[in-house]
Amino acid sequence: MKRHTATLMIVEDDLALQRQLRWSFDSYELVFAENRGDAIATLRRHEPQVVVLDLGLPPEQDGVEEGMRALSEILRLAPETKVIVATGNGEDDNALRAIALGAYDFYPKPIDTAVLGLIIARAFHIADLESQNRALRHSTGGPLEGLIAASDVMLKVCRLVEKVAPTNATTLLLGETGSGKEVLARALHNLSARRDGRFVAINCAAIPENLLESELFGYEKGAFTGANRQSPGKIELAQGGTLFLDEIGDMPASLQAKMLRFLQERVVERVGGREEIPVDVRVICATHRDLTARIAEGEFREDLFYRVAEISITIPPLRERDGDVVVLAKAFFEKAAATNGITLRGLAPEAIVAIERYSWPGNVRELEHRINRAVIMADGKFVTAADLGLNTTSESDTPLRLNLRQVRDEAERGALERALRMAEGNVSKASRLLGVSRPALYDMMRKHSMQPSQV
Ligand SMILES: Nc1ncnc2c1ncn2[C@@H]1O[C@H](COP(=O)(O)OP(=O)(O)OP(=O)(O)O)[C@@H](O)[C@H]1O
Repeated sequence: MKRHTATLMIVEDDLALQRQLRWSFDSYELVFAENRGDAIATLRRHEPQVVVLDLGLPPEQDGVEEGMRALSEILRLAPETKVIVATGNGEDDNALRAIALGAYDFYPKPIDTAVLGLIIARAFHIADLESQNRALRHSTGGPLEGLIAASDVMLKVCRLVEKVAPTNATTLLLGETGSGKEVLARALHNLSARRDGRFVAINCAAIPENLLESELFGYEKGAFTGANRQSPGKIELAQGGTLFLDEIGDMPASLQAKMLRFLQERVVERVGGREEIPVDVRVICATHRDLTARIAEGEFREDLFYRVAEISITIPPLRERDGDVVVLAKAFFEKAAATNGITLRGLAPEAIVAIERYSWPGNVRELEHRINRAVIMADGKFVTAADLGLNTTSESDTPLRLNLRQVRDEAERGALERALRMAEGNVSKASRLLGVSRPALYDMMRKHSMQPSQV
């Protein structure tokens, strides 16, 4: 879905500068205005997606109030417009005021058209994604609550989830690690009649084989050494609600038959017990494994597969969701900045390019973690590609170093240096920023031959 015209409005009273900009940005549909009244009339008539606004507008060329008023009016009339304000050099306060009013970005004069061109191109790109997102939302409905998505493929998944949620069908969610299987499982629960019941999750790969059975099915007093009291399992705890079996592909063979029986009969027998306890739960399973291959290897029962996959939903990896990564990155940035009380201007344009280029093997989880860490570690006003640990070259996802150890060491050293700089050499503060103990930080500093005062 492409916009037909990319209209750029330039609000500038200096006619020589207008001429220069007309020449530099002739690939856009250009419209000009010289003052606030003109700007509003032109905005109404041409509906530009992007505006470059000089804050020093007549009759107050030396002040910024008229420009600020124009900015507020533009955003009140067309809040989706991306306004880039041009400020005098060193007027950071005005720039920040403009951003607080809702400007997309600012640019210090004198204008360097190459750099301004990049900011404008990026603003059009974001405006485009947002308008595609709005259009898709309009035509196919928006993403589900608690879930951020803009891509066509993910919005289709959302529609499927809405259809399946009200049923009791055992549902299998397939997708790479970190792609959002649990988020979708919760959405299935929240959109079902069971929403007031419990959502009980258990990760079959994280619990040792000998404990998994009693975790799932519960046990009677005296069933094994240490079983001092009777205890219901996760399946029983989900009574009336939803049971989420994560990593079902890793369920040990010894338990698969018992699980199959539960899915067929809907009763559980606690370990060491005889009683059959009826349980009314909706079962949702997830795995990042190829279950057909596991069946072929004899690691997963075929009859269990058909039971758990009454309906299966495949979640595409992040790299195949056109447009999702930027929308997710911006949302995670806002959340991380708000949670940590950190004031940053945003993601730098080169960071957004690097985010789009990277292949995200860890999917949404990796993106969220990198953004959280970068927001805390950023030194400048913007989060850069380097803060995110991403390269700006196209080989961004291939480590160019000797081996993984070297890559890790360099990343660790960089993080230590930044944290110590932020903490002005105070080791306790730096250790808190890094989420490690003071002795652990001293160990790492010794390993890298670093002194707090060096950074
Ligand atoms: N579409 C999304 N919108 C917002 N947050 C998301 C989205 N998808 C995933 N997340 C977030 O990413 C992280 C990983 O998601 P989730 O745990 O659902 O992935 P998963 O596929 O179940 O991972 P695993 O295979 O490792 O169990 C979570 O913090 C989740 O909140």
